[in-house]
Amino acid sequence: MSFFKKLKDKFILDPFEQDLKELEKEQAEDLEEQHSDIEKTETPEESRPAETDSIPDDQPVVEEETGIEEEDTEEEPVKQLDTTPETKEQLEEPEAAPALPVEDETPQVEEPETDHSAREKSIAAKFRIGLTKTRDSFSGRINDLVARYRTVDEDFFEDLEEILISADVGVTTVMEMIDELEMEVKRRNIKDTRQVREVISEKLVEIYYGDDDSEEMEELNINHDGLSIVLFVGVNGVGKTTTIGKLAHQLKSEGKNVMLAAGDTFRAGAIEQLDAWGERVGVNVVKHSAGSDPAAVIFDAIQAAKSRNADVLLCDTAGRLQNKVNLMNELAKVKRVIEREVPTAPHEVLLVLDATTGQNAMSQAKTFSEATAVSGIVLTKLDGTAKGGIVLAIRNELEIPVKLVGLGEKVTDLQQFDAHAFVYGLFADMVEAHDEEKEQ
Ligand SMILES: Nc1nc2c(ncn2[C@@H]2O[C@H](COP(=O)(O)OP(=O)(O)OP(=O)(O)O)[C@@H](O)[C@H]2O)c(=O)[nH]1
Repeated sequence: MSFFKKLKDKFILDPFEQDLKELEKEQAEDLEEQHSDIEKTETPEESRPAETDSIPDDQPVVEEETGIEEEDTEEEPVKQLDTTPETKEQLEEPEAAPALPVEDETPQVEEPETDHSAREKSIAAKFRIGLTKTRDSFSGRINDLVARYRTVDEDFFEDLEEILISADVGVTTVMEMIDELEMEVKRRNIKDTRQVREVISEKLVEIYYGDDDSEEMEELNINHDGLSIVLFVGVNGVGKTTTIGKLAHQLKSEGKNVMLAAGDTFRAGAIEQLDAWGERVGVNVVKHSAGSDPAAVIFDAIQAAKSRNADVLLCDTAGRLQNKVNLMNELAKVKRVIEREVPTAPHEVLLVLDATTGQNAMSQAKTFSEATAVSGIVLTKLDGTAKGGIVLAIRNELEIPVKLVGLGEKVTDLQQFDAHAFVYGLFADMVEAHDEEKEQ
């Protein structure tokens, strides 16, 4: 079976599914409207429950317990935690029962598969929409190239190389890709340039996964018993806070008890921004006053998360790249505190990068990887760039998996990365136009 056919079967909805999808979309929009109506009717006092210091009295004092060398003990940190159940949450979900999977006694074989397939298709649809800019530019240029060269030759590969480089795939990755393509085209005895498009899409997936055949690597390491701690790092403005908010929403809707830690105490407004997200998605935020020690915030957040049996704690941090030494010291200190409090943590250190910054994102990735062990990348604003090829450069040149991608500004626009769905997003028009009858 050809690769495009595989993608088509996996990701494209048949007309019946399409109707169902439309219906679901309408229902979701209705819900969103109701939600914004609720937001509009709330007064600030109503929407913001009284802040209380929920850290139990018997809890160790932060400064003593964090073992932090450079104390600023003069000022008592303002420890705030929203302990009152979220008013909005109660309004939206009066029964607020976590959506934990209920064991069904009757074994069901077909249904989970259908659910899984529908889920895959809806994820692919998001990639398709989110990658519109890249697809228009990338596959548009490939189509022009194919029209210009009817038969495969050296010049064809040279021009293809240029297209890949300008899509931010990265020079090293492009070289590797072109070598592989040339070999594959020879091996399959392909002469017609139209057939090369499919080989390109196949190779993009292969290059992404590399020798590591496990396509599970994009999954976040948070699905185990006990508290999972995820540390977010990255420079300001890349979409860190938005990503934390979106992920909190996603995890909460999966039935997880999520908390946030406002560890970016450096930038004015960062705490309020995270707090607003906490309120929006209905999760608690642990915060101190601006300028206080981030390690102390994270320490308090871990204690609060433990005492409330939280499943996941998402920790924001400041991203001062200007001074690498400070950045390293700060991150090292935060990590020390986490490791001491939960020896298996942090379960993920996610570096957030803005896809629209292209090669600059690559240099940020290098700097942060030197400062701390980054376990995965969150690539935001993929919808805002025509150069989505950066995904491959990051994976291939830095050997860090892209775990999540931001495909838009909506709370639901954060997706777990999937190289097949990504490639489908790049070649959707060709995949959809793929004709099995003509398949040889
Ligand atoms: N189009 C698009 N916009 C995004 C995406 N992710 C984040 N943004 C926008 O990017 C802008 C910056 O996001 P923030 O979350 O404030 O960035 P930040 O990294 O937290 O910034 P600091 O708080 O300064 O560290 C906001 O306007 C977000 O709505 C995405 O995937 N797509």
